[in-house]
Amino acid sequence: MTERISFTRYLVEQQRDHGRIPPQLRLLLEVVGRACKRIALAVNKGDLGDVMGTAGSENVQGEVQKKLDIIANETLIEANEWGGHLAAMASEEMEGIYLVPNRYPQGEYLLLFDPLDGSSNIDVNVSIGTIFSVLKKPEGHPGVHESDFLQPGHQQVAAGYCIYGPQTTLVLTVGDGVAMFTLDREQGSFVLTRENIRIPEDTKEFAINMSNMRHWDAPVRRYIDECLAGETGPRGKNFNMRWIASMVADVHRILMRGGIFMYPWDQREPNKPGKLRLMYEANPMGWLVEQAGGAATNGKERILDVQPTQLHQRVSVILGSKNEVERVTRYHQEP
Ligand SMILES: O=P(O)(O)OC[C@H]1O[C@](O)(COP(=O)(O)O)[C@@H](O)[C@@H]1O
Ligand SMILES: [Mg+2]
Ligand SMILES: [Mg+2]
Repeated sequence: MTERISFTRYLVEQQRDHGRIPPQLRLLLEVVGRACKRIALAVNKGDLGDVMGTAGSENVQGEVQKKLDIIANETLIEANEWGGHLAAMASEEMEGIYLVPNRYPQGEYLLLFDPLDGSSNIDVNVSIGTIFSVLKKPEGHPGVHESDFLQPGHQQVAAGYCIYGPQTTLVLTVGDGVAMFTLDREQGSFVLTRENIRIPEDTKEFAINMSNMRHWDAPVRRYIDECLAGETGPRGKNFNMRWIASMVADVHRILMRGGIFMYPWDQREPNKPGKLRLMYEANPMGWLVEQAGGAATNGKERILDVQPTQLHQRVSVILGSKNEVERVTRYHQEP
């Protein structure tokens, strides 16, 4: 029988044997993993628990909050404020940053998260997830300010997500490839099930919300038109389409078998760069995809190089199989 490596042991080995992560970061990631297990339990209760439906409130971005958005947010805050060894947190569901109270151990890391991604899928029993990103607090001043969070994605020290689907799977990078852990419910622990995940450079599968087609910009329309033209078109091959409407689930599929995911700028809200959030969605997913050999851009530049100016900043997202992402990015640069 092959040896089972738990998430905790994997992290200990990354710290002790490979020196890849400092002890505080290891503890932080363990706590995030524990919080995800608790969120998974809440998700699984469905109609048997008080977890479905809307909460009757709106988040800072004016979106209706689901009960699970709030439960997941509180679970991550509670777990990390006393056990996470961090300085502060920021969440898609909270307007400002959350400082770890003085009575709890203080640390040097900043944790950012989309506590529940794919909210529209909660009530219909389709895969949803938690996305997280870890940054180091800049040195040189006491306390933590919102501006400390405004670091480009290439400065992340860890990133990952947990998908609550047919299996509950935690996916992590600390900058040395992508590892995947499946939750063993009988043991109550995440077990390492895949390492060094690689995204094929080419693909015949795209993911985009086609209902927005009439609002897209010319380069995105050109790319999708060419895919739709199939074998007899300029690409000379047939493409398949998938759109789960949970970024975690769409990105998970791409990590497993390749593909391209796009949520581009469109004319519905021309003043917003895109729908997805740079700090909680695009940066962690962009880094995971790059670490698996894929690419992630906003059509103009690498997502990880975008300099954030606001915590809740939006961004256009094109990520996945390298050659396809490069093609769409090139279309944005051609006249
Ligand atoms: O419903 P749309 O416009 O297709 O948007 C789907 C996208 O919105 C999101 O659900 C946004 O995430 P939240 O659920 O965290 O707000 C993404 O996960 C997904 O890719
Ligand atoms: Mg989301
Ligand atoms: Mg969310």
